[in-house]
Formats: sequence, structure tokens, C-alpha cells
Amino acid sequence: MDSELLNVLALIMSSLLFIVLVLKITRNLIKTEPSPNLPRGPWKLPIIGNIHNLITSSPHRKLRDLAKIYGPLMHLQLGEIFMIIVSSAEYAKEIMKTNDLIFASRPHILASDILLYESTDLVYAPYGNYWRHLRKICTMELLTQNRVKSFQPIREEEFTSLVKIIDSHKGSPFNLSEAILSLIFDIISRSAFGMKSKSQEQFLSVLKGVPVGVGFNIADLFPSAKWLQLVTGLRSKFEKVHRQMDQTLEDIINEHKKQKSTEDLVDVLLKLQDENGSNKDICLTINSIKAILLDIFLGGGDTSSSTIIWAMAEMIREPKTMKKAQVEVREAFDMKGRVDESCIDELKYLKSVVKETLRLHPPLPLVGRDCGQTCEIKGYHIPVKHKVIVNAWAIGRDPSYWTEPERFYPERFIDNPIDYKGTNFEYIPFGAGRRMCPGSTLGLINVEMPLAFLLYHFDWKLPNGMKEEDLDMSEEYGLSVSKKDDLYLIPVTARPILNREASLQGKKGA
Ligand code: HEM
Repeated sequence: MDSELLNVLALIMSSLLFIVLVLKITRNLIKTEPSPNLPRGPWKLPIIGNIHNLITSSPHRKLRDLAKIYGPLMHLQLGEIFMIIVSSAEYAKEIMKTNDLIFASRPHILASDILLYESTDLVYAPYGNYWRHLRKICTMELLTQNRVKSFQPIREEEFTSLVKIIDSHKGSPFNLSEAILSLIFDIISRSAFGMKSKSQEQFLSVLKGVPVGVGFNIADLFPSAKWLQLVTGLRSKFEKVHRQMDQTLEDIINEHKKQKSTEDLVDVLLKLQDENGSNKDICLTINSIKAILLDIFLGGGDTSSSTIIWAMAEMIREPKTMKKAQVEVREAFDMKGRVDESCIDELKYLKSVVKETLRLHPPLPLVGRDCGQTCEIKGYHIPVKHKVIVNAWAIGRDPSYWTEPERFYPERFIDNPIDYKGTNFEYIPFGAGRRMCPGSTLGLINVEMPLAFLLYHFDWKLPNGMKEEDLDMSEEYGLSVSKKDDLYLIPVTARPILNREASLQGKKGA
């Protein structure tokens, strides 16, 4: 939770003590109407409700602890906002499948209004014709299997140059977190915007300043108190970042209008804008294009890079797992002398490593929806406009579905039909239902391939004689939940990178 929030809370709390006492006395004197059967929740303080229950930097953990007491469907009040917290696969299915249409919009937040062009992007657009139109563009044009495949040369080039950089640091501690973050953002920006340019570098540096804690900040919890947006400085922070990002996107789009190069996502969107000129109902404006590009950039970058780092951190703590993954990758690619995407489906164990990483560390642990219409879920009353948060992280660690849930054990996914499609509600790292992530194909290839490269070319050791169990696995909330401390590892080159000609000759000889 934000530090501004803590300051404001301290003020509110002290002035509330008196009110609480008065209310406690009057509560017993006034007879209330029988309330509908709302899910249970912790006792609520006046005005702040349950904010004090959530003072922690890891809301998904705190919410799981509360759900252990109050149940898998829990009612909370955070300031002016009423929330239903879902912490079991059964209730997640009720929200994301049985009643998916009722919960098809997302909660309204200040950040998306300012940063994402009044929520005209795909992630935050309210459910309706406009959202359907954007979703179609994403699933049929921008993020299709073929489109993702078309970016293969970009990925291979970037992975190869990463291996060269790591090789030049062999034998000494290397900041893998930093290198992977910039690798993934380079790949996404080259795929979305074309070749790297001056404005892209600027875009990346601007994004590093995006304020964290989106969704649980004080301005979102007291939306009617607009002054809070000013006092906390949140509005001006968001507006500053927005102005910088907007200028960068404007430059990128203008460059694309002038120059014709290999087709990237900006070109596809501009083409669709021309074709849609006659469709007055759904107009793809330049701002919608910018908003979609931000979804791809923000949605696709941090999620993949944090998953890669969690996977490497978990494997370094479990040397047998890392060895097993390395043996598999090396057996698959030793004949070719290099890693390529054509064999990725053969890497069953590596895929299980990624699945297990996403079970323990879903980059977006809390999936937000809005209740569009009063309804009943298994006998509980869910009022319209309540926010619904599905705790995908807690569900992925629920002992009712997972044996030894806290253990990193990729073997659990071998010969196990559970997949990412959002039909197994005990495993929903990409969400489920109509708002499910449309970028899973791109996201997964951007995780699996770099891991294959890292495991094929290098052995890895912890620096300074650190023991496996001493590696700090603390989390940090940002655009996604990532490992708090950068992961430093010592690379030992096991398979030096061959130049393309040499590897092709090796192939011919074989
Ligand atoms: C490891 C990688 C990723 C993970 C774990 C992930 C996870 C998620 C989750 C949990 C949601 C919410 C789903 C729901 O409400 O049911 C989501 C939505 C979304 N994701 Fe991803 N994502 C990843 C990569 C990507 C990539 C690469 C892109 C695009 C390039 C992307 C674009 C989006 C968009 C646009 C939405 C909003 C969809 C809508 O509301 O209709 N994601 N993602």
C-alpha cells in the first residue's frame, strides 16, 4: 500500500476514535432492518471500513489470511468502496464462468482514466460494443499465433545478444533481473513499434517512473474526495507520466505514418483505423491506438520478465530442478548447437517449470471485476457496483487443490491436463472468461524461450557463497508482482554461442 496512504490513514484513524465510540453506543440503541445475506467479513470501522486490515505491501497475502478466517467469499469495505474477495476455485468459477456476463467489466480506477486515455484501452474499457471491438482487434489481428510467430527473428536476435552479454560477464555476479527486464521490453517494443529508436528509449525510461500500487491507492478508495488526489500528489504524478508517454507515442505513430518498414503492431492498428473510418459506432481514434499500445507494452513486459526471474530464482533454490531442465534443453538443442523455437513444444519439463512458476508467482495475483447487476452467488447477495477481486495467487496455493502447495515442484504438472485456458479454476494465472488475458501465447513464448537460452548456454551459481535457502524471495508490487531484490547470479558458460554459419554447418554435418 502507498506511503501517502499510510500518512493519511494515521490522520484519519486518530480523528476516528471518538466517532467509533459514539457509533458503538448508538448501534446498540437503533434497531436495523434485516440485511441481505452478504458474505462475511471482518468488522468495519466507520469511514475507513477495512483499510486497516490491509496495511501491508502484499495485499494478496493479507487477503488470503483474512479469507482463512471469513471464508472464500468475503465482504470488505475499503473507504467508500465495497468489495467481494474470491479465494476459492468454486467461487472463481461462479464469477468468471457461470455469471461471467454480470462481472464482465473492471473496477474503475484513477490510473486508467489518466494514463490509459479515459480507460479506452482493452484492459479497462467497460464491457460493451467498444470493448468487443478492441478485443476482436487484439485476438484476430495483433496477438494471433501467426503474428506472434512473425516476431520470431526479433526474439532470436535479442536472445542471442543477451547470451553474448552474459558470456562477457562469465564467472562474476551478473544482474539477471535488470538484463531480463530490458530484454523483454526491447522485444515488445521492437514487435509493437518497429526498430528501436530514440523515442523508444525515452518511452522505456518514462515507464520506469509509473507509480505503483494501482488500484489500492487512497484516491481509488475515496473516489468522491477529489482533494485526496491532489493532496497525495497522485493525480499530478499520473498526469506527468501520461504527458510524457503521450508525446512518445505521438512521435512513434508519426514516424510510422511517414516511413514504411516491416509491418509491426502500430502499422496494423493504423491500417485498421483507416478501414474503420466509415464505422461511426466504433471509432478507433489515435488515442484508442495509443491506449492499446500501452496495454501491450505494460501488460506484456513486466509480466513476462518477472516470471522469468521467479523461475530462475526458484530453480537456483532447487538445483535438481535446474539440472533436470538443463539436461532436457541441452538434449533438445545439442545437435543444432543453438536454441530455436521449432523444438519448444518438446520441452515438457521446462514448460512444467513455467507452469509451476505461474502457480506460485502469478504476476497479476489479484484479478479485478465489477458487479454489473445485483445477483446471488451460491445463496450470497452480491450488490451491483461492488468490486470483485479474485485472488488467483491464493487459489494457486490452496491446499484443497494442491499437495504441498508452497513447494516448487514442476513434476506436479507432468502428465497433468491442467492448462492455462481458464477452464481449471484452481489455476488461473491468465484469468478466465471473456476478460481472460489475450496475450498468453506471446507472454508464454517470451518466458519459455529466454529460459531455454539461459539454461542451454550457462550453468548458474549463487554469488558470495550464498546458500540456496538464503536467497530472499520477497515480493514487490509494481506493474506486476516481481522479486523485490534483483537476482544476481554467476554465469558459467556451458555451451558458447556459435555464429550462425558454424551452427548451420554443424547441422549439415550431423
Ligand atoms: C506471463 C505473461 C502474462 C500473464 C501472467 C498475464 C495475466 C493476465 C491476467 C491475469 C489478466 C486478467 C484476466 C481476467 O480478468 O480474467 C490479463 C489481462 C490482459 N492481458 Fe495479460 N498476462 C500476460 C501477458 C500478456 C501479454 C504479453 C499481453 C499483450 C501483449 C497481455 C495483454 C493483456 C490484456 C490486453 C488484458 C485485458 C483483457 C481484457 O480485459 O479483455 N498480457 N493478463
